[in-house]
Amino acid sequence: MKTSIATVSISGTLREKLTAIAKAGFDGIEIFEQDFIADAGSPRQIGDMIRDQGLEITLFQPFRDFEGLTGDLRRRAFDRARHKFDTMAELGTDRILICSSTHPQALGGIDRAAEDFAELGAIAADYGIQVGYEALAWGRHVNDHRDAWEIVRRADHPNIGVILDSFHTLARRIDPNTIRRIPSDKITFVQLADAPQIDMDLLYWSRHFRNMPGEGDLPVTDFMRAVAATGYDGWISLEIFNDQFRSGRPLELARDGYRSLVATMDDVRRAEPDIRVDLPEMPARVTVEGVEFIEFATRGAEAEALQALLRTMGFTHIGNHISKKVSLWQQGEIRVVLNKETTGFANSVYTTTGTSLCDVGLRVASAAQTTQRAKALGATLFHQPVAPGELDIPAIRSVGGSVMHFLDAHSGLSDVWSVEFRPEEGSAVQAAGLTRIDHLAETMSYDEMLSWALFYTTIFDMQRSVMTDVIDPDGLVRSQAIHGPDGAVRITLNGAETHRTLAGGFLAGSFGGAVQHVAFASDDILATARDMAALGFEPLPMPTNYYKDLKARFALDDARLAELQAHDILYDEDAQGGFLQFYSRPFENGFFFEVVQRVDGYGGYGAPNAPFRIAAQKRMMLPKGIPAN
Ligand SMILES: O=C(O)c1ccc(O)c(O)c1
Ligand SMILES: [Mg+2]
Repeated sequence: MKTSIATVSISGTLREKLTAIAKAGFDGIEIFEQDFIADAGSPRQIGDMIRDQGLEITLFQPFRDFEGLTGDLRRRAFDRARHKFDTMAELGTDRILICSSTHPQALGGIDRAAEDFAELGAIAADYGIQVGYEALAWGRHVNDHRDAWEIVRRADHPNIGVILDSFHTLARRIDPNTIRRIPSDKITFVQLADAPQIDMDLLYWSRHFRNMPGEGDLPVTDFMRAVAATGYDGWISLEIFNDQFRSGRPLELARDGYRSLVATMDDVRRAEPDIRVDLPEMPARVTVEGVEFIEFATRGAEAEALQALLRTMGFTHIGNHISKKVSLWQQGEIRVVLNKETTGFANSVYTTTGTSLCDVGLRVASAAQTTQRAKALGATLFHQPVAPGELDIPAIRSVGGSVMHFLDAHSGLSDVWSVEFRPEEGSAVQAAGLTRIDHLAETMSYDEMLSWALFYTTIFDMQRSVMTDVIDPDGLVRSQAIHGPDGAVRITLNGAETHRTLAGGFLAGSFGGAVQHVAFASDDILATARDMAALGFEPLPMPTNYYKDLKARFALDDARLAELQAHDILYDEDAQGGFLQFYSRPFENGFFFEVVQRVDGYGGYGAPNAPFRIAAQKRMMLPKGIPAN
């Protein structure tokens, strides 16, 4: 697989882009004309700089408004082309993209355009240049790859081919399978981009909202399957115009791009087993069977407070690590590990961010295959020295820098609890009916949400569901839920745009994003709430106004409402069923726990309740920092 990315796709100066692109593993770059004109170096110096990074210039683009002109305009278009060909010779590239004309005086006519390209082909041949013609979705006369291909077919020149760009085809809902009839030697170049499904002017959508394959809603894999079916084995290049990416971090963006390309081509190979894809073998997306543990880095008074809270939620301290200051708390299937070590990863998390969730253990069929796939997709493996008597549990760095461990039964890793822990005697607490982890809620900067979602959906068998807006009194937080099959694992990604939101405040103290809350499931939330109250748990208080509104919104009788209100339980319904949830009071840094009960397959997370929950949390947090007025 020959991987390329257009310089427009990421932020920075041309030099910064090149370094990031090379480091992320790409083989080549498309040079966008503006990037090159803005640079102080001569075309030859720029070409050398690119090659010094080990990159090839795969394409020079865009050349606009070429075809369909007459008279002087036509002559000038050919002069411009010769001028670009000269520049390309200096840069050291032999492939150019001509996008379909948007010129007000372009006449249209398949044969006229074909004649223009036949004539240009003869000039390009003298320079040894391949010209690719791309149908812009908003081209004046040509806006469909089938018409671009027909023009190329009639031009019938070896130096003229067609360029396929997934955005232009898929945004117009053109069946990508029509690509299968194009001969591969007539495909000059292939560009990939995804985009979220939004109803919008095509040009505006394309120039501002494209994203990496797999980050949006377009069937990019179907497009690429059709391209691969032609036998095309040339460059596959990302061309992503995106406002956020223009200001993002170049290396992270380039790495996301590489991850998205590899995952897409792996999907193509699995969907089209008869097509050879030149990509090392890797295991398929990994099904997460559940959350095996969550681990907090904590210490001192904060650890005491966390332990006290866990006790009031019905957790029992059941074990201690054989050699480390690490304790194990359990209820139902939920394991909470408290790490008070003063060396190692948990220590470094604690010293930078205070008590926080530093590690998540996921239960998978094969831990080794999980890290193998993650590595093939550019994830960083995580290692810590293993002391005698300890298991070497495979782990990777998650996007925000936290650690994710993988445990399986078949290689004995899930025996870690009996191997590495000694039972803690006589500390049993009455359990409160918490059974498992319903979801983990991670907070990150809004600009990084796509990156986090791509990480999860490419390594694991997980899908994005709808994006919801969470209204914080001080700003909007975007929430993207992702889940595995049967909801065995659910994660919500909450993208904060300002530090004044509850999520933003947490983010400011967490350096790069982390789990802000953990939701535990109960099969009977009222019984759980009563048991926890008896243990001394103090829920997040909800105002009476909330319950008055609930009465108006749902068919809940007074007795039921009174029960909910007595325990500060919030309520929601979707087309499937109902949802009940209550919250702990937030820690000083904004971390909290939630307890939920899903009834009859409710699929959401109680988003309509979020504004009231957040306002209540902010009321609790006020005395700590900001004065009330
Ligand atoms: O938005 C544009 O003008 C533009 C230019 C070149 C391309 O390859 C493309 O897909 C879009
Ligand atoms: Mg394009």
